[in-house]
Amino acid sequence: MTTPDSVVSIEHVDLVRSGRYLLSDISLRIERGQHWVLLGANGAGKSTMLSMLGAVAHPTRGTVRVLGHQLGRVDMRELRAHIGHVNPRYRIDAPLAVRDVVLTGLTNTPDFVPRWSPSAEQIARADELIASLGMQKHSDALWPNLSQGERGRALIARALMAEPQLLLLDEPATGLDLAAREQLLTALDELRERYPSLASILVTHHLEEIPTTTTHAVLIRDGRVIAQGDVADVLTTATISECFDHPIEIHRQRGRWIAQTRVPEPVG
Ligand SMILES: Nc1ncnc2c1ncn2[C@@H]1O[C@H](COP(=O)(O)OP(=O)(O)OP(=O)(O)O)[C@@H](O)[C@H]1O
Repeated sequence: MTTPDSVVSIEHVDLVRSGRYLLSDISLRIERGQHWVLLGANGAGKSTMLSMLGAVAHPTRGTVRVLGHQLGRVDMRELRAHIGHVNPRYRIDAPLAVRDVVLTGLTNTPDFVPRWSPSAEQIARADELIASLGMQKHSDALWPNLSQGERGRALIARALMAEPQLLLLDEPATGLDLAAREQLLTALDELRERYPSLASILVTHHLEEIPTTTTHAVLIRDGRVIAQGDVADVLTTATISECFDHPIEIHRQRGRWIAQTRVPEPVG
């Protein structure tokens, strides 16, 4: 597969299902080394957008190019092998050890494929990824015994096993306690430094869950982009209030974001 300059290029895309516009006139370009956050209220179209970027859904109109390949003209299964998709709701029922779960990222299956066994090099890479996500203590732990935060980090290592150029993170901090969320965000920041050409898109509703290494943001409301670009320009009190249709005041502290309801100034 060629390495194009743009990891994602979307031009004037509509996505219509059951006669309804889930995405309208979306244009977006993501380059290597960029880390985007995709923000929007419930039902805004975030998962729909992610399924298009993950080569799961086709647009109804317009063009989507992912890793240089136009959706509709490429084997979607083959393309998906080059995209790391982290969904904390992904089910793994087999009682595999963490290292084995990470290794299943090579086959993108919820269990070991019969008659397949990883090479010594692949096992070493799994261990390196596990360590880079701060999970080395848990390499031999069984999946059912892991906490949700540990599973989240292991799933990121699993997604990276196939050396993707694009990493999609679908609400990776959902359900994590404060310490687990902070560990996850630190692990993501470290990962991005370690793999400088990786591009990523993280979906969230919560500004507190945006890693400090985020470079760009795109805000969607009712399937339309209302703002996109450099994260510092896009995340403002005005744009976030519009995006969530609620008066929200935001602040940035040491690279992280805080959001709260904007209290009107007392009159007089
Ligand atoms: N196949 C479909 N046919 C019709 N409507 C759909 C279909 N799939 C999703 N929708 C609707 O499209 C809208 C966008 O859904 P999507 O899951 O992308 O939103 P979201 O921003 O990810 O929301 P959330 O934050 O709640 O997960 C929702 O109103 C949803 O009900």
